[in-house]
Amino acid sequence: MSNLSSKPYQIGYALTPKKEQTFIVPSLLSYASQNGVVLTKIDPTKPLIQQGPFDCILHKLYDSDWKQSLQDFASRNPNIPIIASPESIDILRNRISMLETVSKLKINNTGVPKQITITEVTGLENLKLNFPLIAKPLDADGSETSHKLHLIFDKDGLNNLTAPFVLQEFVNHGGVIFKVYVAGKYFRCVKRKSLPDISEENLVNLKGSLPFSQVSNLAAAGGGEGCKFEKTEMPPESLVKELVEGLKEELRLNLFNFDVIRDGKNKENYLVIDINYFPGYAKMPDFESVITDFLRDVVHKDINCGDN
Ligand SMILES: Nc1ncnc2c1ncn2[C@@H]1O[C@H](COP(=O)(O)OP(=O)(O)OP(=O)(O)O)[C@@H](O)[C@H]1O
Ligand SMILES: O=P(O)(O)O[C@H]1[C@H](OP(=O)(O)O)[C@@H](OP(=O)(O)O)[C@@H](O)[C@@H](O)[C@@H]1OP(=O)(O)O
Ligand SMILES: [Mg+2]
Ligand SMILES: [Mg+2]
Repeated sequence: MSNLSSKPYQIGYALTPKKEQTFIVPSLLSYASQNGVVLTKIDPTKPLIQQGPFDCILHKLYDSDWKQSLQDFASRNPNIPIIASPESIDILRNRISMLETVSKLKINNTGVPKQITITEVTGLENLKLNFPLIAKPLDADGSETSHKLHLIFDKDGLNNLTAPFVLQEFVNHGGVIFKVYVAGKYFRCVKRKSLPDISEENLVNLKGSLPFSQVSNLAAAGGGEGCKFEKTEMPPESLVKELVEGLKEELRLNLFNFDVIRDGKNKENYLVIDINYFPGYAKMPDFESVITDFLRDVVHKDINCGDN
């Protein structure tokens, strides 16, 4: 349904240059404007209350000046939805609080890998975790370093890591990861290439650590591996739906994705390993209509955006 007969909805967006480049693309701008939604850039260095008027704010910025500007705007405009509240986003900026939300849900056949926080690099002798491990920076703040992870094969591999970080057990999962994109009422699960399994025989030959980043942005490999990728079954729709509904409510977020792997040792079990606020939607099929419908739902108050 279009609102072309009435005034278009004005959506103000405040994003990093990288996010703007990948998300505010011509195909989105034209689809949205044809359907009564206009996306306008906010200047985050100027007070938000002096810009607009807006029917909705969409943002992925974290600095304190911006948060203050948002708060001033929200107190003067309590009925204008803000996607999303900084409090909700902050839960996903720490890799421990991020996955605690999944544990709280207590959904059958779902969980998270065993993990602990390391704040100091001394005294790492008696870890109650099994190798191989993955070290992930504690802050998932979108910086390049926040995506720099290490596979750790043995005790020596724990040297030279920068605290604070999270040590998480590496779980064999057949080299395929499922990414579930959520945008309000909509969700979609897609397959991506992941790290390959590490067998116990191979682990004996692997020493120290191995840095890596953004594996799942690689295309699926061709040949034998590609074939296995194609044949990998998707997780049960009912399980994905339960996770989506549970996480939306627990996080009070509408715009996020999460990564799920199928435990190679217990194939009934699916583990959530990562949740991202406002991820790379442009990689999703039909992203222009999904995002436009979502923004219209937000302005219509057909979906709830936290306190606003
Ligand atoms: N516990 C684990 N067991 C097995 N593989 C894992 C585990 N944790 C992460 N991985 C692999 O490492 C990749 C990156 O991990 P993760 O998703 O936590 O990092 P990220 O930098 O937050 O990624 P994103 O780009 O999705 O934000 C995953 O896509 C998966 O391939
Ligand atoms: O575009 P952005 O800068 O927001 O990058 C996001 C990236 O999207 P991109 O792949 O289009 O870059 C996302 O990839 P998918 O999960 O969707 O594959 C994911 O890695 C987010 O964690 C990133 O957000 P960040 O954690 O860095 O803030
Ligand atoms: Mg991830
Ligand atoms: Mg992430």
